[in-house]
Amino acid sequence: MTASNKPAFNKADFQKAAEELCRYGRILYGNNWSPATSSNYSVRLNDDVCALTSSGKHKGELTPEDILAVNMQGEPLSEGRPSAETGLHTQLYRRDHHIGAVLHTHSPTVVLLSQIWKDDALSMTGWELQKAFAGETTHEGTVTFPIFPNDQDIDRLAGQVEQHMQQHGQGHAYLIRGHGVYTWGKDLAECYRHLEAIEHLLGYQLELLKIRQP
Ligand SMILES: CSC[C@@H](O)[C@@H](O)C(=O)COP(=O)(O)O
Ligand SMILES: [Zn+2]
Repeated sequence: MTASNKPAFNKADFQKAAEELCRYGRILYGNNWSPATSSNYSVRLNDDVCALTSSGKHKGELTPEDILAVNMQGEPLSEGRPSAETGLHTQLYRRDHHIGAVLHTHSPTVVLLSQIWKDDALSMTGWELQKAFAGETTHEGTVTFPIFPNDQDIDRLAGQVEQHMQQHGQGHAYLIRGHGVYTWGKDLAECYRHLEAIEHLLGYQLELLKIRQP
């Protein structure tokens, strides 16, 4: 089933984005952040269309045929089954036209920490690597990652994320408990930098929990 609302997009842009998503898939799988077909990745093509991974693909072995164009309502513009979590990508693209790429991954650090962290947000202050996030200029600031309960109803989860962002600001990333992380950036390079920073910052936090264990 393809979309009734079929906005146009540039085919060369799509091809370039598809190849880049495959390249990042190999990197993210190689980092052990996208095991067992988990994760989904996307790039904005224009106001109305993004390129996004198909559902259920091995992320270390993506080919451009595994990438679909979808409209910002999450409907595919060609044959194929888009990611089951498409709605979490399009929620971000709809709310902020500066967002050019979204990465969702399932690394052990993110999944473990999100599972054991009791609060519904994780804030970090005093770490130089906070400056890896666009717009953060000092370790003296605070970066906060909300943690949402996992939910198989993606429309409902996307609604909760949107509501939270309207009340508390967009931030740089959010966690889904026992599941993974979503982060975004103006392009894939910036988005990947954010993801690397999250991995390291959350890794510090996980180590601190071990050290401080009574
Ligand atoms: C293989 S378990 C992970 C999935 O349930 C999901 O969370 C995920 O990240 C990938 O879903 P997908 O539909 O392939 O984009
Ligand atoms: Zn997932």
